[in-house]
Amino acid sequence: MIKAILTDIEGTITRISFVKEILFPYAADKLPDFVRQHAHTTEVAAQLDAVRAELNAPQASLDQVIQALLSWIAEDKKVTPLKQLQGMIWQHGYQNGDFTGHIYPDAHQFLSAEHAAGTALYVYSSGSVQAQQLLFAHSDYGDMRPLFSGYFDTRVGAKQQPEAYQAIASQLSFAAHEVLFLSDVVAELDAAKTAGMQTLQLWRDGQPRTQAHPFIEDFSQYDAQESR
Ligand SMILES: CSCCC(=O)C(=O)COP(=O)(O)O
Ligand SMILES: [Mg+2]
Repeated sequence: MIKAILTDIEGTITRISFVKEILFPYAADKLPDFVRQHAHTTEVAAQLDAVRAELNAPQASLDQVIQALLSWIAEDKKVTPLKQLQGMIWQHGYQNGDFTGHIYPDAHQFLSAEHAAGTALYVYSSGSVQAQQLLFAHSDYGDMRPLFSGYFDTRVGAKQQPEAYQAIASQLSFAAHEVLFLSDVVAELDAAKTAGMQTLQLWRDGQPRTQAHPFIEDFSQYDAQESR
């Protein structure tokens, strides 16, 4: 029986092109000025130090740090300080109304129905918790944050490592086997399954498919009766 759902964002409930063609270019465009203007603040300075640690270059200049961050965006590297900085940068975009958070219509309907049925909903994304909350606060369907009971990002671990899912399960008041993890990425589903969670792959956005996990093409195919 499923008591809680842990969902990925990009490729699962949100279109990949929204992240790759809107959010990432916006962050790349604004990042150099944002970092230079905020480098002295505690919050940003901590992330810049984390970038230097990741580069194993404690003396790296601000320009070198910025170049590293831009190349990580281009390569879609899920490096925690980059993801934290992106969240801070996207805040301005959402608040200015430059974009709203894309949510598939079937995902909005599914999440609303599961919440109404009493299933606890959690999010686990490589995007920072701040970025997740911004997307839901400024979603195409208005503020969706009341649907969610908690948020996890790469600070709990990488999404392809079973230990991350074990850490999440230990923070929830549910056994791992009572949690259903939703994702479009096979390696993430494999890791969640190893940690004892139930899994369901979303087959959309042209992502590689497997039959090693149950799958649906969109949430209209989700069988709520079977899981309750
Ligand atoms: C929280 S919206 C931005 C998503 C993001 O930055 C990202 O890297 C997507 O990762 P996900 O784990 O949601 O596939
Ligand atoms: Mg995904």
